Amino acid sequence: MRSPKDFFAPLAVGAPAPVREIPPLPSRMIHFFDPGNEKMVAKAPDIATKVDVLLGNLEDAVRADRKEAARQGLVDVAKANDFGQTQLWTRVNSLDSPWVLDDLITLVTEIGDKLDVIMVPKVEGAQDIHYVDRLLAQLEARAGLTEPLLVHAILETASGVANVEEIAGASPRMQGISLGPADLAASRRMKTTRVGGGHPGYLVRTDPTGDDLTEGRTIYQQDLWHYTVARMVDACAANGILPYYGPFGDIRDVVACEDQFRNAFLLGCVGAWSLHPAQIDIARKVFSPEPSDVAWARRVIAAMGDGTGAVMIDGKMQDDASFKQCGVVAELADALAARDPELAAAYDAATKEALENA
Ligand SMILES: CC(C)(COP(=O)(O)OP(=O)(O)OC[C@H]1O[C@@H](n2cnc3c(N)ncnc32)[C@H](O)[C@@H]1OP(=O)(O)O)[C@@H](O)C(=O)NCCC(=O)NCCSC(=O)C[C@H](O)C(=O)O
Ligand SMILES: [Mg+2]
Repeated sequence: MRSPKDFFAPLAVGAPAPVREIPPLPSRMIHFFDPGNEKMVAKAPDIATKVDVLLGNLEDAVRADRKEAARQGLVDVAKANDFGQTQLWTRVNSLDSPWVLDDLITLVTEIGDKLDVIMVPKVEGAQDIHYVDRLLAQLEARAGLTEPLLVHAILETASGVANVEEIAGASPRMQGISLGPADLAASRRMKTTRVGGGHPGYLVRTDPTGDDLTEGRTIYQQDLWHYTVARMVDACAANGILPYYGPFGDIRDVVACEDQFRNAFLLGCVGAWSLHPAQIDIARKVFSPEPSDVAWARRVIAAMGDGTGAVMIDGKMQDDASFKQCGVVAELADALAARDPELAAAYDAATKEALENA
């Protein structure tokens, strides 16, 4: 464990100073593409105009015999394009794999100035982040980078969940954490075979009303991921980093995907992964607050003045705590509006209407 006094010191001579705050950039959808797949690469510049984060995936879903092609493909994509405000991330191979060392060396050396965040899969504890932290510092120093790369961990092992708080606080580079439900299910020996989402067998049933145990008993499907997402959100919030839901593998089921994303949004997540172009708009819709909620938040903030005391608005009590909640929604809306003029107009129109009708 490093001394708290050294926490923000560079880990290699010549490496850039670590950031002190994680920039709250919009990251509603982290769009995965395989940089070794020609069709996906051809679509990347257009997709980059529609997403907050474009992620070149080198890990699972890339065949073992295509790992080098994917790595080189990402280098080529990054060098050939300027994605403007859209962040470019990568997911490297796992730390026990034969590819990760070359992934990190190649990417930092060749395109370290173009990459924003490196997603590290199957993180088990702080030791994994410490390894990547030092190696990145050495590589940044050698490449002459002036901005530090940030690190995003995937929570997808039982050990990772047990150690999520120490992972979240392991380095100033920690940008965020995503839930990886498929690997996590395997690691926990859960008896599911899906990539995220629910399961009809995971349910609660109302009590019987009479002697017949089968009649009139409503069942409610439960969320398999509630505990893990909630724990991840707390670990992230406590350490000033950002939580994300991960993948939803049933691409056709846009309805359940939206539900899963919304559960995560309401619990505190800022985004989710899009695996297919069809999921981009779902994430945009879900992770952008509704104009009516933004209007309400702005109305409460306006009515509460310095944010202390209590007022009544439309029959609902507002005080310091609801003022803070409204601040969360209003701040997110402002950040998204700065990137998305359509959303900015919708938020302003709803606010105007709400204030006029107040
Ligand atoms: C899931 C897919 C394999 C589906 O691909 P495909 O069968 O080609 O779908 P479509 O025919 O509907 O595709 C239509 C066109 O769109 C292009 N396409 C598809 N996906 C993408 C994409 N992500 N980005 C850009 N373009 C995309 C197709 O090429 C088609 O093009 P065209 O023929 O020219 O019209 C595929 O979507 C896919 O591979 N997605 C990414 C999968 C992935 O990254 N998986 C890893 C993340 S999830 C994970 O790792 C689990 C997690 O770690 C955990 O443990 O939980
Ligand atoms: Mg995984």
